[in-house]
Amino acid sequence: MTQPLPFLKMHGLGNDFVVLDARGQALELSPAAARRIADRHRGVGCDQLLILEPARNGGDLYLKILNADGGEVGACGNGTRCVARLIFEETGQAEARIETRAGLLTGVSTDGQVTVDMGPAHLDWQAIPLARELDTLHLDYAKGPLNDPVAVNMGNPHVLFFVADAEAVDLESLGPQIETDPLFPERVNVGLLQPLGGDHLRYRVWERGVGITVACGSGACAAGVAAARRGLTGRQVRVTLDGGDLRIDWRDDNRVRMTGPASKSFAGTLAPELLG
Ligand SMILES: N[C@@H](CCC[C@H](N)C(=O)O)C(=O)O
Repeated sequence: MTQPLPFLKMHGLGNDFVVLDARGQALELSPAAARRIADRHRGVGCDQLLILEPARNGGDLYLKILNADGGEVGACGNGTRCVARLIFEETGQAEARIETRAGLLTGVSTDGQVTVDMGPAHLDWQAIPLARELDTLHLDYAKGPLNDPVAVNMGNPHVLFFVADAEAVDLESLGPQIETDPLFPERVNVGLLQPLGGDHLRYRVWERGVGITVACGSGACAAGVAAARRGLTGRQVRVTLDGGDLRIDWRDDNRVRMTGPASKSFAGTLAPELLG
């Protein structure tokens, strides 16, 4: 019979996570079990599950990321900051080295917040990926009132639409239609970007495999890259999400750094019936 399993609840600007430690004992979580845990009425409730596994290539650990729908994904910026904080606290190290499907990511503590190097921005159509060759800086794509987006892969796929008023767009309805459009064979995270003047952006997101969330770290990185590529901002921007602000720095070496909070909520134990 499955044993009760300890978990930690964390969040980055309200993008919330159930963190499970599988470093001591292997954990095979089915997509159905992940969905039960993520359920906000019958489980713990979260946007993503973060599973800490033993390192495979000399890092501190391997981070496996599951969306609330149970699907495994390559990147989670807010979650990576949270895991970096755990590594700082566990080891006393000044730098965390986190292995992910998208490569090795490093984190450092910055004035009570966490800065993570999210790796390179991928801009080729094959890397997004798109179903056919298109210019990712001006994607020939429209849905309802939204058109001419930028596509960026930050270890996961993002499409970003520039709008005059992000609050006025019906993201609840358009998000799932765009997420599942055949142009995006691995589905896509959908962002609305409103330039607020200077190097400040408003960003709302429909996350693949979740829905509207109050913050998406990889999406904020993609937003900074998209706005700079369009010449609307510099390469260092402040991104205002529903849950608060992130600082994004798209460096000259093409790597993207993100700075923001990483917070603990509570610890608990998962009932065996959730695990199945
Ligand atoms: N909230 C995350 C992104 C999580 C993955 C995303 N939903 C996807 O499917 O790619 C973040 O902070 O980056």
